[in-house]
Amino acid sequence: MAQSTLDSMPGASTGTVVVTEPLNFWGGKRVKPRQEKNAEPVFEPATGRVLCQMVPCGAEEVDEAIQSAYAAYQKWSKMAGMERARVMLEAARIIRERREKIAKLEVINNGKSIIEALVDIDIAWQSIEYYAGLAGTLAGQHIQLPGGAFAYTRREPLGVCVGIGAWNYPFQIASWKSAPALACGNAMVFKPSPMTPVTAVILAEIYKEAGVPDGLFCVVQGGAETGSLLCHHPKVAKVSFTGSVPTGKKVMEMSAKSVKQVTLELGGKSPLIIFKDCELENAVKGALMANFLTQGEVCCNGTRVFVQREIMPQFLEEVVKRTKAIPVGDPLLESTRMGALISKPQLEKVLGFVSQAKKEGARVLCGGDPFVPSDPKLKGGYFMSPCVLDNCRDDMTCVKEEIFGPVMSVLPFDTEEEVIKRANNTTFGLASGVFTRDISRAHRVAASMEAGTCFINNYNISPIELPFGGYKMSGFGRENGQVTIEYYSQLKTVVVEMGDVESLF
Ligand SMILES: NC(=O)C1=CN([C@@H]2O[C@H](COP(=O)(O)OP(=O)(O)OC[C@H]3O[C@@H](n4cnc5c(N)ncnc54)[C@H](O)[C@@H]3O)[C@@H](O)[C@H]2O)C=CC1
Ligand SMILES: C[N+](C)(C)CCCC(=O)O
Repeated sequence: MAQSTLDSMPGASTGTVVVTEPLNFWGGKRVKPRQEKNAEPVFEPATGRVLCQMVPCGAEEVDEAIQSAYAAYQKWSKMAGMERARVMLEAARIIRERREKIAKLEVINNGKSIIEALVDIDIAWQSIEYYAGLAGTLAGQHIQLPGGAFAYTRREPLGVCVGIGAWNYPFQIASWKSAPALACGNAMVFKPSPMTPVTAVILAEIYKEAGVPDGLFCVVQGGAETGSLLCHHPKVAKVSFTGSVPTGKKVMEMSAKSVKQVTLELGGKSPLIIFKDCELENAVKGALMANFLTQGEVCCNGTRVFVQREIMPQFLEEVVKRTKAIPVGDPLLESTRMGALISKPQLEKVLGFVSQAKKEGARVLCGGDPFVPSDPKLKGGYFMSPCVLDNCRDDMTCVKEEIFGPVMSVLPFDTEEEVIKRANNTTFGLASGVFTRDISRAHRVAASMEAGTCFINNYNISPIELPFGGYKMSGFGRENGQVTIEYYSQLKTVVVEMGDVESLF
């Protein structure tokens, strides 16, 4: 296959797709890179084959995209919320109609299983549909003042917002950021991760087809340099970032120079606490959901699994049995439940965490090795077997650092008081979870978690209606839910005098 338009996707299989079309988008169309220098190969994780070239945008291209977004913002922000809603609902409908093709392309670029990618695409259109619903509800307040004077507030957009994405949920992150931004009347320039450049531009085409003004959602390709051009640009009002803590800090620092608003969705090392009175089978399923989605490359994963000592043997037996049974392999097969990690360096990094854990005294109960599927086309893929580590202590590297791979660390505990302290003993605070049948305990533990989300008797479900974001070094600001409107809009107070001015001078 020479080209990978969405139309050629239905027949696509692992190892066949090459993307040659330009991956930038502004002014209402795909834009070719100005020069091919600094092009980086993008790999198909399942095969290790080159999928396309990512050519980073330079200062002039970034400026062109931002100017085009600004022009679109001038039109879009003057439309009524209900008018914007109609366009957004059409975009959501188109995504829903093309979900299989988009999911396939996402799999080929990211390596996750098709079964998960389909869910990601569904969450993406749901996000656009949800914020379309809110667009018409944006309103201010009317406040009476003495002597017939009054004031009112207007909820206004910020202007051109920048979205910077990670590689684990490429299309979904682009949607989670653009949907609330657009609903509020902003424009967005989005930079995907240089490792997953191919699906954001599909979203841009769909918005265009749905009827947004040209330039409203732009895509610029690139890595750190392009990202920093975006964060420094004077016409940008806000940066919403998803990625690692060190890069998040840099984004905040750069944005501070021109006092841009910032939303940071950063990493985590979330605790999942399993009490002995839990429904064990559900707790085991929850632990798997908390650790093995998208090859473990999920920011809110519950990677520190605290299990009450009395049920540790049963828990381990069951969790290991099920982990060993996870079908790893061709991510485009419906039967596959774990695909390939994003890159060779990421695979090596994760395997390095497993060897370090062994050195520090952890016991590998299963997995943690490179995995070579029998299918010859997958020989160069970045696969590993999902891993469960036992004998872990709080001071081990595998328990303290975000691994971003399929590695679960299991830790015993005795009392509720003890486990709460240990669970919170981290600089991260993205998510947490608790399995118990005692409802008082469940809510007590949820209230004590220093984390932006606490799942009770489940893990890693993400309905779009629910605010998502971090405490502590996992970031601030929220995505999803009604509250995100506040992060993409600003309030103007208009004060109206009806009488004479009482001047002190
Ligand atoms: N918690 C999370 O959601 C994520 C965590 N990670 C962790 O971070 C590690 C490194 O992965 P990366 O993809 O390199 O993460 P990263 O945080 O460096 O990259 C995220 C995004 O930021 C951009 N970026 C990088 N440097 C920038 C800068 N100076 N200014 C503006 N934008 C910049 C990247 O191009 C990418 O689009 C992974 O191994 C993983 O452990 C990675 C992705 C997501
Ligand atoms: C969809 N969900 C909850 C599994 C993960 C979303 C957060 C992320 O970008 O890692």
